[in-house]
Amino acid sequence: MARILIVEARFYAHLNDMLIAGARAALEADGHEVEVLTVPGALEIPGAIALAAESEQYDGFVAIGVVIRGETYHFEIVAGESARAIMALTMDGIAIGNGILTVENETQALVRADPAQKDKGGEAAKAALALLALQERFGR
Ligand SMILES: Nc1c(NC[C@H](O)[C@H](O)[C@H](O)CO)[nH]c(=O)[nH]c1=O
Ligand SMILES: CC(=O)[C@@H](O)COP(=O)(O)O
Repeated sequence: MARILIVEARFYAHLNDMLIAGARAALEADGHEVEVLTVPGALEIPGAIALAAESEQYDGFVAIGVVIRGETYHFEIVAGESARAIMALTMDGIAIGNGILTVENETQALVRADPAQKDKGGEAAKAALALLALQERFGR
């Protein structure tokens, strides 16, 4: 049993609820313990994961959020920098599944968030578990 922290950026609550439901279902089906931590936006997710990882209370993390393109360059910053920082933490050996959607519109987000359709929350949870299994295999 692993202790998994879902870190969610609650920017679009209805979409997050679907992503979290998918992630939670995948983790609990495998017998893992799940907690949820909420931050304001996707840019806050990597910092929150870094702090939580330092506490050594969790074995792995699932990043959940939705970034929908607006009118300005802000989309590129939020989508790109959150992914870049999550990847940096992953390369430091932290098991993270990235379930932050980066989409053009809400229709695209709905299909990907829905556990009965693309289930990107569940997919991210399984990615975190896959990295944890690799840590065990390679002795980290
Ligand atoms: N536009 C979106 C944001 N923007 C907010 C940033 O993530 C951040 O909270 C702010 O810049 C303060 O540091 N966040 C999302 O998760 N989704 C968006 O579409
Ligand atoms: C992430 C975004 O692009 C968006 O939420 C911000 O919108 P805008 O570029 O229209 O300010």
